[in-house]
Amino acid sequence: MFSHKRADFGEDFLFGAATAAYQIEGGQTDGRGSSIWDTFSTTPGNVHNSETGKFACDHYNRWPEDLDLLADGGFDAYRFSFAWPRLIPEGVGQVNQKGVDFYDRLIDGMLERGLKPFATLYHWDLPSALQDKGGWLNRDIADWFADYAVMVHKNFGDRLETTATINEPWCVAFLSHMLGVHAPGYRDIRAAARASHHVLLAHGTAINALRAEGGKNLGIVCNFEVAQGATGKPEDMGAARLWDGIFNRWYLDGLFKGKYPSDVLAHFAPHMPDDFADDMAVVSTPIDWFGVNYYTRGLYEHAPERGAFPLRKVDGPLEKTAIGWEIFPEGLEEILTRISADYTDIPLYVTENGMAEIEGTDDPRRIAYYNGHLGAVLAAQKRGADVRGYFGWSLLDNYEWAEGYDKRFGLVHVDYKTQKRTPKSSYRAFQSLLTGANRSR
Ligand SMILES: N#[N+]C[C@@H]1[C@@H](O)[C@H](O)[C@@H](O)[C@@H]2O[C@H]12
Repeated sequence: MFSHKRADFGEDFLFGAATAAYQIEGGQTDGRGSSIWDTFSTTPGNVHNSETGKFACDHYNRWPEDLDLLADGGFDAYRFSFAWPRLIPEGVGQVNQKGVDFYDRLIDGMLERGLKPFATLYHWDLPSALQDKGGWLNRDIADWFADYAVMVHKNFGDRLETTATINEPWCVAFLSHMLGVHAPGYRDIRAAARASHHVLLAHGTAINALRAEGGKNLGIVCNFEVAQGATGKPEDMGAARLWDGIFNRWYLDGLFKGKYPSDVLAHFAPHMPDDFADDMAVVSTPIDWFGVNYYTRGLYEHAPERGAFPLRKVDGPLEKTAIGWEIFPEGLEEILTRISADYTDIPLYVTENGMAEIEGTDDPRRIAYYNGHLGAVLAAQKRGADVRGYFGWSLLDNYEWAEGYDKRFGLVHVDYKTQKRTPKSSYRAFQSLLTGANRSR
């Protein structure tokens, strides 16, 4: 079990678990439109075993059972995402009432079980119809996204505890347009530069639109990695600094300082949208809270042959998870205290943290992972970071994007053949921390 007590985190501290629509819902029916992940995953070579989210965890039908698992575990909150194509199948225009009905039932189900709804508007499943118009490369996406955000607010806003605009803008932009690992699978610096700006412009435009509708408790969720030099050589330390700029400071500086870091802009500048600097006031529109996703650190070395960004990640010596990420809880303390000291004093939530294993329901390594990172939260709080909550990734084993279903992040095991849910020992550890008991309904 964990070596912490719930009271250590503060009386109002929230514990939750997180998921995302495409990774768990399935339910490609009832008027849901196509998303870029439907097309990307069915394109050979993009996803392990060409696995798709067509059925996933069948959460579209099994959501009551999943909400019961959250309630039984003693969790206070549930971080979930709306599927844009389920609500507005073409991305703009006609609303799908069956999609509205689904999320009405889901959110009411959370409230009936005493679970605070922490919503994410966009967790990567862009409507294909918008991709057909250029997707994140088209500046108009800022208005498309803001209109979608207002639609969600008008239908559900009165019941949401918090609303995040975008989940992990680095993944939406750089991972998906520079590295090609995620949908839509571009490998193009011009596409990456434009998406890296438009994703933050869309965030700020939506925040302003939501404020105009009386929206409250608005934020964004960014992912962070502690970037360290593979050696102490200046060129390797420089490579780590550049990656810190690409992964961390592009978003922190853009969102909280209203300017992009010059070291990254030096590479992106020739490809940025015209007059992007005029957008920075919108990009840095004030928000109410900030979500921090953290998993690991990275070691980087100088790699002059690598073109636009002359760096390479190297294998580190620390114990690794099944997805190959080093286990480095100190990094979470570092990130939280850095954001709090250098960028903002608004409340922070750890909106994702967790680890992948391959299989099984007895997961002592995951218990140790969570215990270490919960300790990092406590350490960051002691150093002045206003951390208000922590969400384990993920409630369920689920569709791990380009990794398919093998990499299991769940507190609850899912047998994808039968859709049977089985709480893991890590779920029991949270249940014990949060309720003092090990039980299930
Ligand atoms: N990989 N990995 C696990 C996890 C992914 O499943 C989430 O959808 C993302 O928000 C974030 O990348 C983290």
